[in-house]
Amino acid sequence: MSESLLDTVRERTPLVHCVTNLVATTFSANALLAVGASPAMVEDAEEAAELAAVAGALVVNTGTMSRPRAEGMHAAAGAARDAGTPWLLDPVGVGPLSLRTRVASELLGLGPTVVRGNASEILALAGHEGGGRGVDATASVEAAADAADELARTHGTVVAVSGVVDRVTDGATVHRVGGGHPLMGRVTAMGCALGAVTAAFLAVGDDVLAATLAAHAVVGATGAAAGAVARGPGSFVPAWLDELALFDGAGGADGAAAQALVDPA
Ligand SMILES: Nc1ncnc2c1ncn2[C@@H]1O[C@H](COP(=O)(O)OP(=O)(O)OP(=O)(O)O)[C@@H](O)[C@H]1O
Ligand SMILES: Cc1ncsc1CCO
Ligand SMILES: [Mg+2]
Repeated sequence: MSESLLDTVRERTPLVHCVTNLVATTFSANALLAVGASPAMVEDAEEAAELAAVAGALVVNTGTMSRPRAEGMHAAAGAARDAGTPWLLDPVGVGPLSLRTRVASELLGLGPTVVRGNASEILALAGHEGGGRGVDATASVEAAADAADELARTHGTVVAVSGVVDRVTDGATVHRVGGGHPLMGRVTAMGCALGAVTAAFLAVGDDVLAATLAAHAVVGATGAAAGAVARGPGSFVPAWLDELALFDGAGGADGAAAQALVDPA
């Protein structure tokens, strides 16, 4: 599953349009290039609507909110919906901050293909207590399980909650993805990069749940591999980009390792 979709990403180099935050921009673009996709960070409303209509997939990430960026998010998400472009909402920091919480709730109404966030963000987006105080989670993945399932069912979307073990649901079926490394929580915008990689898989896979799971498994496997060789957060970043780029495809040992992270016994 994961290995063949990764091969397809590399064959097709899908254009992934990101309306993302100031912190995540370069890292997400590098993660997309490493995995084999083609990134474009475009946020002006006029341009974002043009690009979202022709891109392979779109990411909308609320990490550094501003009113002009919010306009770009609405324009991009609306154009993606109209054109049938798959799109992923990453509601960074939603809960404690008002503008992004309003905007994310409006964006949810535009029908994201996938919603991906940490536990506090997913709790807040679903209107539950337990939201964080900034962009990092203060709740556990399992504490957000009901909120994630409810969001998925109400909005007909796949919801992926990241943490030590990621949880992916379409509201009916739940999968967990292990792997990763504690250093991933000490590098900024790691979740944003996971969202970008997930969008690359959405661009080439018709099965949303399978594509989301495959992307999480590849990030889990490459994160574990990078964590094993990194000395700390600084060397983790280049090690992870290298692991993503060098990850073998169909039939390889890396692909099998990623597969083994999904729903381990
Ligand atoms: N302690 C950990 N052990 C294993 N994997 C982890 C750990 N912490 C984070 N990860 C992994 O790191 C990735 C990002 O998850 P995280 O929950 O940290 O995202 P986030 O809070 O949205 O990040 P950001 O908002 O900074 O981009 C996921 O693939 C997750 O599985
Ligand atoms: C640190 C930070 N602040 C706003 S967005 C962001 C990146 C992690 O989401
Ligand atoms: Mg996040």
